[in-house]
Amino acid sequence: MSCALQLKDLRKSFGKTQIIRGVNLAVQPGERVAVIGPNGAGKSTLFNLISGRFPPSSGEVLLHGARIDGKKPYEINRLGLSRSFQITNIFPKLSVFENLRCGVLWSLGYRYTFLKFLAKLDDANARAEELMRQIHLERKRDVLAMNLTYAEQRALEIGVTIAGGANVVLLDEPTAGMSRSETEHFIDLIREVTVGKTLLTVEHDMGVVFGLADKIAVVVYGEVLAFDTPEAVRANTRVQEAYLGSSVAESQAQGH
Ligand SMILES: Nc1ncnc2c1ncn2[C@@H]1O[C@H](COP(=O)(O)OP(=O)(O)OP(=O)(O)O)[C@@H](O)[C@H]1O
Repeated sequence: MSCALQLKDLRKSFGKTQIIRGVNLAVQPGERVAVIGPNGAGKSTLFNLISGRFPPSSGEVLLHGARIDGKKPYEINRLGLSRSFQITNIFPKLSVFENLRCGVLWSLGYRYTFLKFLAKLDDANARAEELMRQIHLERKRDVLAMNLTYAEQRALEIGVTIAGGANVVLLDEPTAGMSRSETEHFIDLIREVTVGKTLLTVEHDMGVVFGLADKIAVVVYGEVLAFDTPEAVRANTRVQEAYLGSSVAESQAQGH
């Protein structure tokens, strides 16, 4: 069976600076992977390369064994890889239900004529209702997105991200800005809505990382320093040194 997602010697330079420096990663179907690393290590850039926002300078990205590097984000999305952003990507003046239905309809694509599109509306409505239950927002069905709490908005964003039925989902700091109790609740939600899917998440909160991930990829200076189970990563001395190094550097920069 092919990997859900595979990166082969992936590299990216901005100008003369190499930011991603030969990343290899093989993610199995159904695995939940947290990508961690110090600020500026290249985690978001890696997500941008996978989701097609930037083309790699060299190397390959394979989705279920087929090359996707060089494709446009919407093409990659239609092939089953969906990404949510740190920046909320929901429509503030549409209701919860309308946002979800937009996500579903958009994923149906432009290959349908208008009449076929209309015929699909019933399916889209049913799918939007189902998504709403999954993200536990049925009681907020007709509330405008802008009037939801922050945590509810992030739940809606995940609903929109998975609306098209993607089986590989990339979440960029899904719990950023949440309280501890909201975060715990949210980990359960992410777990529920990604059952059977492959998940990659960039995360700074170690509680989330260890609560959610089957495997952790540690990215330092554009390279994968370790890719292993949470227990093995926690015990890895190279990882401990890299983090210790960066925290010492940070405290020196702050003059401590
Ligand atoms: N479009 C770009 N042009 C030039 N440099 C960029 C670009 N995008 C990112 N970089 C640089 O690449 C490096 C890695 O950035 P990236 O955002 O991928 O790191 P990160 O690990 O996600 O950091 P953080 O945890 O702070 O979000 C940084 O030095 C950043 O300034």
